[in-house]
Amino acid sequence: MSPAAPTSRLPVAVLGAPGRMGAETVRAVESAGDLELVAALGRGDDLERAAQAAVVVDFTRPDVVMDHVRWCVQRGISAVVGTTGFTEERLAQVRGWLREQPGTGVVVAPNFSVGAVLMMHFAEQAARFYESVEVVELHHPDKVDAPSGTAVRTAERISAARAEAGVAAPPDATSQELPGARGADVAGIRVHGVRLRGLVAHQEVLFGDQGETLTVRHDSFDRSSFMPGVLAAVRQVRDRPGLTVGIEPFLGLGS
Ligand SMILES: NC(=O)C1=CN([C@@H]2O[C@H](COP(=O)(O)OP(=O)(O)OC[C@H]3O[C@@H](n4cnc5c(N)ncnc54)[C@H](OP(=O)(O)O)[C@@H]3O)[C@@H](O)[C@H]2O)C=CC1
Ligand SMILES: O=C(O)C1=N[C@H](C(=O)O)C[C@H](O)C1
Repeated sequence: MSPAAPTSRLPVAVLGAPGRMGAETVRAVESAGDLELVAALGRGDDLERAAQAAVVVDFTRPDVVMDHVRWCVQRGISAVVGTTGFTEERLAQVRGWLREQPGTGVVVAPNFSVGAVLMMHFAEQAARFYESVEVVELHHPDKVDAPSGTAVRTAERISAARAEAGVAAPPDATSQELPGARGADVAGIRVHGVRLRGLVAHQEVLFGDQGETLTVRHDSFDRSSFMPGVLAAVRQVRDRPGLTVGIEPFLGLGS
């Protein structure tokens, strides 16, 4: 009997490897039999060390992530990006780079946890049925950005669903306000941020109407909750050339 042909593992590099999410991703890649960690880079490390990767995972910071994505796309390396700070303008810029490299894929996901994806999905479904809605995101106090990327995306999706259904802006009689007391306005939806030691990543979407409320809540108690989504994106990003926003397609939710 001839020996089985050796199966090649997918070479993966992690940017932001010393960080909270980077370290969790390094562990997950090292534990996956079909993946090979070829570089684990932090601030100041030479990006060229990631050049042998087929897929780069980025969990760094909003101020450096665009340079990393451009570096990957220019080399035809696919990227899975969890770092926050992706505005519509940034996404358009990534699409522009990808037009020059048609075989390359980039996944930008504000949240890789399955529960968080479902929370956003359920909130979007509920959006048109309620007069009032507000988003409360709660995170560990070492987080540098507010509101969270997940909260921004949730508010944008709720806003779009309400606009499509012709629902008016949520009522709010506030005429005297200490700045910040009513949170941030994201696409017409109020978003509130809590930073508390002991928390990881949590979000509530509060809906209200005559005589009733509905709360859709998700809790990540541990960063391992993000890893199944990260690994699914790593394995599939090269099969989806162009830009994919969110991991919904990998879960059979949306295109
Ligand atoms: N999509 C998702 O599911 C999730 C997304 N996130 C997002 O991921 C990002 C990272 O979060 P988190 O891990 O908690 O943050 P950390 O601050 O723990 O990690 C970021 C790491 O990136 C490093 N870094 C900074 N600049 C560079 C660079 N140019 N090249 C390589 N590494 C660099 C930092 O180094 P230094 O400390 O020296 O600055 C740090 O080690 C945030 O934007 C966060 O919101 C977080 C959780 C889940
Ligand atoms: O910084 C974090 O921790 C997280 N960041 C992402 C976000 O901003 O939405 C995802 C999750 O909330 C954890």
